Parts: sequence; C-alpha cells; structure tokens
Amino acid sequence: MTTTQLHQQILEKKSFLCVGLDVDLEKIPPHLLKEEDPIFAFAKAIIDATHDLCVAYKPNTAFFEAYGVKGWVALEKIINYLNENYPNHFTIADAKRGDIGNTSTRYAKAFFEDLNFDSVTIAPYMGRDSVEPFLEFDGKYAILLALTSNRGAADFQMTESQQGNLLFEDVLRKTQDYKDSDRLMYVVGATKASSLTEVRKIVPDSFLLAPGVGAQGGSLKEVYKYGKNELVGLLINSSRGIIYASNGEDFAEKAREKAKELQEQMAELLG
Ligand SMILES: O=C(O)c1cc(=O)[nH]c(=O)n1[C@@H]1O[C@H](COP(=O)(O)O)[C@@H](O)[C@H]1O
Repeated sequence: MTTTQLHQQILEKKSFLCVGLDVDLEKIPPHLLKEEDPIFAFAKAIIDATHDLCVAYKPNTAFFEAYGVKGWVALEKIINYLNENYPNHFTIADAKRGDIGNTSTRYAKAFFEDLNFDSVTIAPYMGRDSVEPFLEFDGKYAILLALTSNRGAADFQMTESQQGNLLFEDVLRKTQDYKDSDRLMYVVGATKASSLTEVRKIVPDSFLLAPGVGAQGGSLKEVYKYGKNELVGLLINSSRGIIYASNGEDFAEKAREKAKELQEQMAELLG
C-alpha cells in the first residue's frame, strides 16, 4: 500500500482511526472462550464491526506471543483475514523490532513476506544498519519510535544533546538521511501532542502513528491541531478504549460505538 492510497482511504472514510488489536484472553467476553480459537474469533468480530470506520489495524504482537504457538497462529489468521477481506486497510505489526543488519532482515521477512503486513514498528536505538533492512521492501513501511506515549519517554527520548537537541528530534532528523527514508513513518504518542509542532518542523511529510487516545488519555483534537499535514499524515490508534467497551454478548456492537465516536470527531476535524 502507498501513502497516497492511505490518504485516499482517509478522505473516503473521513477517518484516520487505527484500531489496536491487543487481544487479552482475560479481558475478552467469557462466552468466546468456548470457541476453538477465541483470539481469532474476538479479533474477527471486532474487525467486521469496525472496518468501515477505520483505515488501519494494529495487532500488537506481544498479546499474541504471550500465548505461544496458538497466539502466533491467531496472528497469522488475523492478517490473512484482513488481507483477503479488507485489502484497503493499512496493517501494522506492532512488534517494536530492530537488531544488527542480518537479524533485522529476518524480522523484515517475517512481517513483510511471511505475514504480509504493510508495516512494522521499530525501535531506532541500534541505528542505521538496524533500520535500513526494513526499508528495502517496496510498498512496506517501518514505523520508528520517536516520542512514545509513556512516562518513561522522558528518560532517554527527552534528553538534550550538547547542541541543544532532544534525542527524539535527533532520531527524526538523522533517520531522514537513511536510504529509502520515504518508507519511514514515526510514532509520536497522542499524550505528547504539544511536541508535534517541533516534530512537524523536522518531518513535515511523514505519516505519524499516534497511540494513546482513550485508555492513556491523549487528545485527538490536539494531535490533529499540531500534527496534521497536507495529506492529514496521521493515524490515531486506540486499542483498549475500543475493543473492551463491553465484555458481554454485545462486545462488537459496543466496540463499533466507541470507534464511531472517534470517527465522527475525525470527520468533524477533516471538515
Ligand atoms: O508503537 C505503539 O503502537 C505504541 C507506542 C507508544 O508510544 N505508545 C503505545 O501505547 N503504543 C501501543 O499502542 C497501543 C495503545 O493501547 P491503548 O492504550 O489500549 O489504546 C498498545 O499496543 C501500545 O503498545
């Protein structure tokens, strides 16, 4: 998928919503535990109930890896289900990978070739040769952690260099020189909306993934105000705030209501 196609989807649906699929068997409706594959059954119902309101899905691999082989099989079924039934949705494997070059290449193959995701989240800490292997795939994107939504973001990402730059600003600036950097997107937490003006000075054209509305309290309006660019350039993720709206028989319907609330706010902002 290209960013132009993603922009098209945003305009058509009047939505830049990404639904996070963080499937936790302790939180899903108990009646689904009787299913042969409760993880897939839950995710499929959420996808079917929300697909027209969002442009992206982001399964966080931790929630699947936690269940071993069964979890990975469910993840594979989910990405196949999305690619077969909703091929216009942008898919994000939230795996936060990154390693020495040859290892990064294997991670890239795992998520782009074997599982056929459109993108994968990457920790930039190991630098150029750990990131560039993810940028070699046509139509695929590496989403680098720049300024994350959590409190610990202050520990390293906000530290100041001797030149007076914050570390996350250096991440944005330096990675723009990487080979095929047009295949980079960045994570900026929705809880850090006030930093988006600075972010946009450095990466005016890149798509930003902003997780942290809903359960973490980030503001959709603020992210839009400071983070939008000419192509909108934003994907706003909510996971728990949507998928665990109810743990009764009506869970998919309630998830749809929560997604619709966000989509309607987005439609208003897009005008
Ligand atoms: O890369 C991410 O998606 C991510 C980055 C970040 O800075 N903060 C953050 O919350 N996330 C992920 O986004 C999702 C947020 O979930 P909720 O807080 O339930 O909406 C989780 O899967 C997190 O791992």
